[in-house]
Amino acid sequence: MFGPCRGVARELDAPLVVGRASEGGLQLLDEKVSREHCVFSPDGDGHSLKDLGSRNGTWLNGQRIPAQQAMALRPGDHVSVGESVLVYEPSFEALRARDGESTLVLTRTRAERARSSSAPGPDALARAGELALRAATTPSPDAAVGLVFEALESALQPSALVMLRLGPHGPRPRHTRPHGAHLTVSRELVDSALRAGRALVMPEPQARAEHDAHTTRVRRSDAHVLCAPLYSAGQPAGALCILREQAFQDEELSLAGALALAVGPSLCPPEPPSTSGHPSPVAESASMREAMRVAAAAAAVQSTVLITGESGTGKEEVARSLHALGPRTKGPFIAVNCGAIPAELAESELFGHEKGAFTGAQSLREGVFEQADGGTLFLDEVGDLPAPLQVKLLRVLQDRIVHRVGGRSGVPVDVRVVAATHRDLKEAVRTGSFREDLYWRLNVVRIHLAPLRERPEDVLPLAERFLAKLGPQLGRRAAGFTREASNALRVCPWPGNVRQLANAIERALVLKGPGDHVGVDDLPPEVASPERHGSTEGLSGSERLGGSERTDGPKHLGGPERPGGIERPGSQASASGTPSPAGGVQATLAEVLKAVEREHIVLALKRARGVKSAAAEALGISRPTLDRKLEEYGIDLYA
Ligand SMILES: Nc1ncnc2c1ncn2[C@@H]1O[C@H](COP(=O)(O)OP(=O)(O)OP(=O)(O)O)[C@@H](O)[C@H]1O
Repeated sequence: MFGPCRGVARELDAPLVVGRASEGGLQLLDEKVSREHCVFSPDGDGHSLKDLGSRNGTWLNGQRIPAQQAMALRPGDHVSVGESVLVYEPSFEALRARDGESTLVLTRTRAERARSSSAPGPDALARAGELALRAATTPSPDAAVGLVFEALESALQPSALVMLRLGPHGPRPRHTRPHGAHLTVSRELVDSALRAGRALVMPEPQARAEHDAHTTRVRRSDAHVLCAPLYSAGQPAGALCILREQAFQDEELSLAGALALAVGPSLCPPEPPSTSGHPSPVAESASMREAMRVAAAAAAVQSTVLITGESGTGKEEVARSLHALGPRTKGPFIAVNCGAIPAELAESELFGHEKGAFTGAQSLREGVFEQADGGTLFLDEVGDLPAPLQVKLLRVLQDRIVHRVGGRSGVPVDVRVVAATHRDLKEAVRTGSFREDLYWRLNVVRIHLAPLRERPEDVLPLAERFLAKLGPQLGRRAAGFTREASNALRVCPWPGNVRQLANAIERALVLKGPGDHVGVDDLPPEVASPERHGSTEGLSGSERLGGSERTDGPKHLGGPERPGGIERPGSQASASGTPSPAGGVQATLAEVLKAVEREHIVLALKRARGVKSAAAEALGISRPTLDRKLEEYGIDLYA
């Protein structure tokens, strides 16, 4: 349907009156529509349309139909009513394939859909009301969601529930029940419900993936989704989506709508604002939100924090945000990678040295503790610190006094220490490579970051964050991801965690074809088709399948087989994988080499902590060449 009610869905299992005052039918709030304008009715095997004496007429395929006369409808017919156009298409799938999701679905009710539920009994309603009241008054959003889900289960017997929260990049799932359930919910339905300010329903076929060693089979089932919008502080804030096999009754629609209205502010309290220029880390998953909750609490105090997690999970990102959220935000944030400093320089790097302390120490040098005075010191890979320095670090943490190499007296420092490691420090303590007393001194507040594969809810929001951040830096903007690309991002197990995802998006932007969106072919091969790179381990079925996959029968994950390597949209590769024309491949290869070179430069700069001459030396190129390359690749030294 096009017009003011785009995306609204109603089934034609009974006569459907369309009009300005037709609250029980399809209400079109449009001046050009009469109070009771026309009616769609089941008629034999199909449906008919009758104009009810409207002022501006009902138009079928461009012709005004006579009043009060039933006109048989055929698939594909267009009905114009005021500013709206309704497309009659009995096949839901055909409709989606043709018009996407911005269409009113007028389906003939199938036998199994006709089973509508019985209205909730008085006991169930009373229980739901009591739970909703508790949810509306509980201060904890997570507890409120639990109570709301219970209320909805008691009143509506759903097969799955999801709570969406509206973020800068649209609605995102926050909680699902059963945990990890994978639902297909039309974005258009959610947008329409938020626009209309009331609950709406839509038939929404669901897909479920079953995997064996080599193939993925997708099973489909018919279902209905009820979407009730959530508001907080008068603003759209999210939605509750309720999935059920049976159709919803009007009372159920009103009940869910009213409940959502009552609990919106408890479920969606305003997000804490970012207190500095550093944007808060993406945290859509429950585990990441918990990590950020602890970080925000720890930010207010001085206690040492230990952040653990695999490489690339965002330990430094969280440390920066901890610094930004606390009272030291105006002080420096100094990051040092203990594993990357040569052993002979480590002591001077951390604690500084006096002039003449050793050969080559021509002047006094402050160590990172002194540099971080009044701010935060991030000790990355603290598990790699050589044993003698562990003792010295322990002393500084205890006394807050730094002894420079060759110095006679100590220098007091006011530093909050955040340490991080990807190693199992407890195991290191057990094997004797890490001091137990230091372990306990660091492990005052502990934040563990789960690997990205265990928090799939974060993947797309992160990908969108990187797209928005890197696009302008690279001068290659993209409006978003195609559905296939989103699915590929969601199912990838990301062994290199968030860093690998950031690199994949950067590469995709560099290689992107002319379209508006990043496509699956723009992604690295190991992301676009992980099964061909042996990296689908560790994912649950629901995580592997994109929410909108609708294909029946056995199927290889990642779509049809395509030749390995990089293929851009528009570059023609034959079925045998022989690219044509060859020049296209060469051009692509050159781009890849450039992307790799860029990555090397960025890495060298990172290692040299932004010191250009050191980076140029490490890369074996001159300073002017490095400057030229920085400009050519649009690398921002301070980004
Ligand atoms: N939650 C997040 N939101 C936004 N960006 C993130 C998030 N997590 C990680 N990143 C980005 O991913 C990249 C890698 O993160 P980071 O350097 O913090 O990981 P790390 O765990 O400290 O890695 P390592 O152990 O290798 O030092 C960085 O560019 C960082 O900004």
